Amino acid sequence: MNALIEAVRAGKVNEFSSEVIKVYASSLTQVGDTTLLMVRTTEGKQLIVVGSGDLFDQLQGEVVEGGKVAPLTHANRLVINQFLPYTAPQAFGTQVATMGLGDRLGIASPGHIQTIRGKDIRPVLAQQSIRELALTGRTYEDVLDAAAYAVLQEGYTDGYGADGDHLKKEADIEYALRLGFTMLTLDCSENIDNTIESLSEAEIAAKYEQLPASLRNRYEERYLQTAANVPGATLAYTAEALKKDVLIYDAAINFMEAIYRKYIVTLDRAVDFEISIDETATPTSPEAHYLVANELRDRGVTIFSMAPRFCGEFQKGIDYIGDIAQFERELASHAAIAVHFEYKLSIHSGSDKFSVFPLIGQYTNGLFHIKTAGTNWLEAVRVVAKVNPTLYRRMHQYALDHFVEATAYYHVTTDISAIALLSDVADAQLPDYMEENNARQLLHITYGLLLQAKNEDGSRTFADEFFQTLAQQEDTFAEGLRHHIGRHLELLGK
Ligand SMILES: O=C(O)[C@@H](O)[C@H](O)[C@H](O)C(=O)CO
Repeated sequence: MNALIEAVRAGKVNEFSSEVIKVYASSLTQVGDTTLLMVRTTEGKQLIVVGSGDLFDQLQGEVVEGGKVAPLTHANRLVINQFLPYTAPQAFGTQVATMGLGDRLGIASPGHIQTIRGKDIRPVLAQQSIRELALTGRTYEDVLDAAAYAVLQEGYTDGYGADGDHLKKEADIEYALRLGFTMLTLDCSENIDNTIESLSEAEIAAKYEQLPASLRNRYEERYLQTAANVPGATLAYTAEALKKDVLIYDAAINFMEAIYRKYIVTLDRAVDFEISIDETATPTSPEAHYLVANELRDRGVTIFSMAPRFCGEFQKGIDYIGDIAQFERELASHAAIAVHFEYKLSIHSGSDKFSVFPLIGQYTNGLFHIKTAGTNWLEAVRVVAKVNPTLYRRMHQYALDHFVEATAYYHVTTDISAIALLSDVADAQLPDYMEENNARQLLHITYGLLLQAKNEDGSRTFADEFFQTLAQQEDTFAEGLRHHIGRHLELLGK
């Protein structure tokens, strides 16, 4: 370590590698007789490896005088996981607050670690949905590699999670679990029957009567003849509401149980199992939340967290839309139900919900899971708007031209006509777009189209210049995340 430290201090680390642009001092790590240090060179981030021993031998890289230069490859990440367990993801369980910090770019986690380090909450750094992978062209291997190298770079040893988010298909569940993901968010939206909401009371009754008598009797006995007793929750079942909830959620509950028995119970390691019923047209009433939770417990299904679809709108990248008084009333019951069944309430589309963060921190007693992703992408876009106006203008215009296409993936109520005309905005004011809801949603939901856009010659329309800009502005991006995600945590009471 001394030789390496001396070389770093003397600015002679170039002896180990091509032109070194930046040294990540927090990454300096000793494992036996091997010393690691992450640097950024003209070829990007690399590991300087000096010394000897199994870790030195197993890391693949170019042997140079005095050591080895190892690229941040998937194979090297697996070796590092083996020798430095804190660089592999872990499950957290229900007794600590956790925050999903979805990083669609693979470069945000260092800023996330700098933000969350030392706080009473743990990061799920490797959180991506299959939808995000499809839109960005990344893999779950990429997601885990980026998170693990960020942990090494920042010397963060408090632990992080990896969430296979919004998984609907068994093949995707198997994929995430095979790679070692430590959180599984089961998206039940395709098993929830939203059509029930549009039926009349008579149509609901007739449909309900078609269910097996044994099933109807069981539900009626458990929810009409037995009072739900959850301290802090206001629950009032009516026969009509019960019939509707049974028709909406019964198939989804069977799906939850089936996946739990096939994939969670059989694991030889801890996995945080989250139930997501948030991405549906039907808001989750507290009574419906209780019904789902009670059925799961009755069937022996243990969960880490539940994500209901709250009243109002939790849209992407903007603050809560709706009646905050009603939200508070229902949140009190949702939180009480989660406490009663010993899991955490999960807040999806948690980005930028500043007006309700204090309520969430209050009613969950600071024990929650909250998910963000798009807002981290928008902080990167903000950096581009600040330092590369030409690129921002090209991206903004492309987003406008392809917005309708992007609405197939996300529910938003964006008013494109309310967005200031690009030609009317001076370069210095371009970052202001990130303060305006409609512009935020425009750039938010078009991330995949922007990152995967190609020119006629096959070159990437924006991505290469985008990532080059962010690499040059690494500290600006990290500072933007510290500020923006820091505001999230502060209002959540962390
Ligand atoms: O965009 C996605 O698919 C995810 O980021 C998803 O929205 C996630 O579950 C979330 O709620 C992030 O705020």
